[in-house]
Amino acid sequence: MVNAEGLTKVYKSKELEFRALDDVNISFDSGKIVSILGPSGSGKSTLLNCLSGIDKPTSGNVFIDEKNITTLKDDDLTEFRVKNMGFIFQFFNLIDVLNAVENVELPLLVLGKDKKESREKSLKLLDRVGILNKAYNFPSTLSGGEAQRVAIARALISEPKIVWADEPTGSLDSKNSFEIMSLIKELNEKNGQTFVIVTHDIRVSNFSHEIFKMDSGKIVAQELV
Ligand SMILES: Nc1ncnc2c1ncn2[C@@H]1O[C@H](COP(=O)(O)OP(=O)(O)OP(=O)(O)O)[C@@H](O)[C@H]1O
Repeated sequence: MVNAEGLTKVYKSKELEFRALDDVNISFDSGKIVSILGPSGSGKSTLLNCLSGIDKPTSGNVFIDEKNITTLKDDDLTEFRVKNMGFIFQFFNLIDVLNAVENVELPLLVLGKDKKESREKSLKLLDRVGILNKAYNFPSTLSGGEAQRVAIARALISEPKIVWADEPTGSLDSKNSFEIMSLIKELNEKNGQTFVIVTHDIRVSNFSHEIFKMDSGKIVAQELV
């Protein structure tokens, strides 16, 4: 379960203060697909970054399975993230000089896992996300939909409990968006992983179990689908 209380994020520049998150309380169960919807600038990415420990809130606490991640030291937080979380971004964030399978296996190698086993596991996962035939392609030779499948495989390779996705379909056409969301739904159903997806695309939220709507740094509505 993810539970955040009183999350506030204030950006300060010179004399100006901007409240990107304003006393947000949010909670959702594990194993769900959760969408965070809202207009540009409403604080969606800031919320995702604070919930996932990428960013520190100005005040408030985030509990993941009852562990308060806001009070963890940087090294402990990094370790917690590597072991328990995967990330998917709008522009895929693949490493250009590594091919698809090398991108996918990288998190395992960072964790010191066996090279041969890591390669086998990565190839299996590329097969599962439907692009084993592109395993040795470099990112520049992949279509947007293919690159996002590689990024999803990379996010899932260390079997994280939670996958955070910031506009995962934001740079894809509607056919590829639908396919990527169908894949996320299938993976969620088979593995029981929690997916938290920031989007401003209402069609993406149709794949969710729960939708939170944001406006001006606050959660203004919550719907169970
Ligand atoms: N580092 C920063 N310094 C100052 N202001 C920031 C910073 N990061 C974000 N903001 C502001 O906080 C607000 C929320 O930003 P955020 O990126 O969370 O919105 P969003 O809902 O994800 O928007 P979008 O859909 O356009 O990505 C915006 O007004 C943004 O300008």
